[in-house]
Amino acid sequence: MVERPASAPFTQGSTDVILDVRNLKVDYVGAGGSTPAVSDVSFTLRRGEVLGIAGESGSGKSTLAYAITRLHKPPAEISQGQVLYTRPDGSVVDVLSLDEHELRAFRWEELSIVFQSAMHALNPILRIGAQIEDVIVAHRPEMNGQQRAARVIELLGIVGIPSDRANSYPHELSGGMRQRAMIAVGLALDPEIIVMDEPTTALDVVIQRQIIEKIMELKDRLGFSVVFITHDLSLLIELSDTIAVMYGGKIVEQGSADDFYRRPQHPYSRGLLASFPTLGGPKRELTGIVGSPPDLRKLPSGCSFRPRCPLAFDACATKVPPLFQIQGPGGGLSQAACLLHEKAGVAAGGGADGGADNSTDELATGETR
Ligand SMILES: Nc1ncnc2c1ncn2[C@@H]1O[C@H](COP(=O)(O)OP(=O)(O)OP(=O)(O)O)[C@@H](O)[C@H]1O
Repeated sequence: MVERPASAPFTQGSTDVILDVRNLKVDYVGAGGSTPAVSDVSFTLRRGEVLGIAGESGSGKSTLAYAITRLHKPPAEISQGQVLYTRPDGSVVDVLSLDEHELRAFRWEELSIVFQSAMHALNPILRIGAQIEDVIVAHRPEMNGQQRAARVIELLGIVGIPSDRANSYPHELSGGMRQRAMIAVGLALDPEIIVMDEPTTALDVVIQRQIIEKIMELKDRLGFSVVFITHDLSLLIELSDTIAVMYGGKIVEQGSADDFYRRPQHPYSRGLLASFPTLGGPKRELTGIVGSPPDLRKLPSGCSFRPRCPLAFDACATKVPPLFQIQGPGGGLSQAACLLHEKAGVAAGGGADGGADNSTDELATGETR
C-alpha cells in the first residue's frame, strides 16, 4: 500500500501557510486533576497541502482536531497557544479569539471537519439532502430553494452519490455512502481547509480506498487543504505531503512524507511504520512496538517514549528532548524529538535557520547503545 508519489520537499517558513498552530496546549480538567492531552504542539499547513497526523490511540490526535476547530467541550480546555488562519486575501484570523458568531461563520465556510463516524455525526431522522441543505440555509440566506436544491444535487454528484439518494435517511445508506455524505456536508460551502479525523476507519479496505481516492481527486479539483488524522501510518504516507507523528500529546517527528518514508527519524515513528503492512513494498515481518502508550497523567521522566524505546540510553531518563532539526534523505528539513539527534542537531525554534544531516547510525541501522 505504501507507495510514495513524488511531492514537494518539506520547507519551513513558507509564505503560503494557511494554518499556523503555535504551542497549543489542551488539558482535560477534572476534580481529580488535569490530563495534558495536547502539549506544546506547533505545526503549519500550507495551501493545497495534505498534512497527515499519526499516532497510536490516546496520543491526542482527536483532541488536537477538536481544539483547532474550537469544537472542544469541557472538560477540555485550551490553556496555551495560538491557531492562526490566513484567508485567501492574506488577512489573518486568530481562531482562538473568535466570538461565537464569528466562529459559526469560520466553521463550514473557511474550515470544515469530517469525523470518524458518519452514523453519529449525521442526524438519523433527517434525509441526507435536507442535512446538506441545512448548512446552506444557515450560511447562504441569499440562495432560494431552487438554487439550494441544485447545489445539493451538485454536491452529491461531487462525492459520487446518485441524486435520488438525497431523499434517503442515513440508516438507508451504506457506511461508505454515509461517509461520502459527510464529506458532501463538509464541502457545502467550499471551505479552504478540511480536517478529517479517521474518516475511513470504520469502512472496509475497498471502500476506504474509494473514499481516499475521492478525497484526493476533490482536493486537486477544488484546491482545499487537508489535515488528515489517522493511526494508519501507511495510509498517511501515501496521501500526505507532510507528516506529523504524535506521542503522549506531543509531536515527536514532522517532515515531508517522502523523507519520512525513506528514513523515519524518531524510534517511535520507526516502530509505528513497522506495525503496518505495505502492499506495494517487499514483504517484511511486522514487529510493532512493545508496551503501551503512556498514561498522560503520569508521564515518565525525560523522554516519554523511553520505556518502550529500543534505543534509549541514560540521558533519555532525565532530559526531555526538544524537536531537533534534521536534514532528511531527500534534502528537506525534518524535526525529531530524540536525543540521538542532539549531537549534530539544532533545536527547532532555537533561532537556527538550517539543520544538520544528523541521522544517527543507530537510527539508520537499528543498533542499540
Ligand atoms: N473527556 C475526557 N476527559 C478526560 N480525558 C480525556 C477525555 N477525552 C480524552 N481524554 C484523554 O485525552 C487523551 C487523548 O485522547 P484523544 O482522543 O485525543 O487521542 P487520539 O489520539 O485521538 O486517540 P483515538 O485514536 O483513540 O481517538 C487520552 O489519554 C484520553 O484518555
